[in-house]
Amino acid sequence: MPTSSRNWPAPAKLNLFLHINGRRQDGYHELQSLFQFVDHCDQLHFRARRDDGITLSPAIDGVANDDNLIVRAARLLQRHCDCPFGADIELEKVLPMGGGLGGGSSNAATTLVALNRLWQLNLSEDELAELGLSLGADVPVFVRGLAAVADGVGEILRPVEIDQPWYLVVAPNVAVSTAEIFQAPELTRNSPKLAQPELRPSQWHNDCVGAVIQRYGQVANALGWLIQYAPSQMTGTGSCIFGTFSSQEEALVALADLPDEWRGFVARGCNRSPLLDRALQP
Ligand SMILES: C[C@@](CO)(OP(=O)(O)O)[C@H](O)COP(=O)(O)OP(=O)(O)OC[C@H]1O[C@@H](n2ccc(N)nc2=O)[C@H](O)[C@@H]1O
Ligand SMILES: Nc1ncnc2c1ncn2[C@@H]1O[C@H](COP(=O)(O)OP(=O)(O)O)[C@@H](O)[C@H]1O
Repeated sequence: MPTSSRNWPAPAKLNLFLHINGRRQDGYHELQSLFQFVDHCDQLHFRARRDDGITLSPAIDGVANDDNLIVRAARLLQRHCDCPFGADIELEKVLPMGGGLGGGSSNAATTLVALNRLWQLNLSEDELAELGLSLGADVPVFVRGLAAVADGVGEILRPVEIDQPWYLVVAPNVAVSTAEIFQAPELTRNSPKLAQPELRPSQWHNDCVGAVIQRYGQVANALGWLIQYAPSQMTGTGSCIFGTFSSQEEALVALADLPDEWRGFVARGCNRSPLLDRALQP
């Protein structure tokens, strides 16, 4: 067994649209969404252990390692496969957390894919995606690594080829509670299911944005600022927003003006996740 495997990317995702189509018996919402990756990534490094210990360093401030989706993904895979090995995992975190960029879900997916390789478990992509779903609705799309229209609660995925523009992603200094937004009484919950929505950018919208900007003034302010530079939308249930640009230069010009109170980065949209390219290497 190889002892280590380094430089596994865990990219962010954007929800180019998020339409709420209904509410299920279990309280969860039926969604339609378009996921695309960006080439802005956390990095993970793995070293195999001969005992079954799982360590993660550095820990994320405010998240106990036992709750960290990386450790939870590693333990889940270990249990599922009766794997006797463990891993020391190193995390270089650059993605803003709790902002709808899916960093935690992406970290979990990268952990499943990398440890499946390092521990030589030979699980299929379908098995990894199914395991991932038990960790979070957004984990399967990161495991599969292709831009996709999602249905259901995000688990039914249909890969699509769409434009790969440049984005300026802005993280307002606030964390939005996904549960709180889905409970908002005024939420639109009856957007129609669209056939081939990837072909109809004029109909892309985010049904959560109204409830978020009403409750989180920072998101409203950030959107008001970004929209001066480019068509802009919120990802997931926020708080991050993104402007869509046809060139990197234009996106960087806007980034240079970003007010100090917010963080931001410029990244390229990718229909193929950087994780898939890494998985082709040894
Ligand atoms: C809606 C998305 C789109 O990407 O939002 P972001 O988290 O990315 O912002 C995700 O699918 C979110 O997935 P995830 O973040 O895993 O959500 P969970 O932890 O499973 O759900 C948090 C809470 O949101 C509500 N929830 C979530 C997903 C859904 N389809 N319907 C819901 O009603 C539920 O009340 C749930 O208890
Ligand atoms: N490895 C991880 N990276 C980021 N967040 C994590 C991780 N493990 C657990 N979490 C928890 O998951 C929450 C959601 O994180 P994240 O996936 O980055 O945002 P979102 O779901 O809004 O896109 C964080 O606020 C944090 O408490």
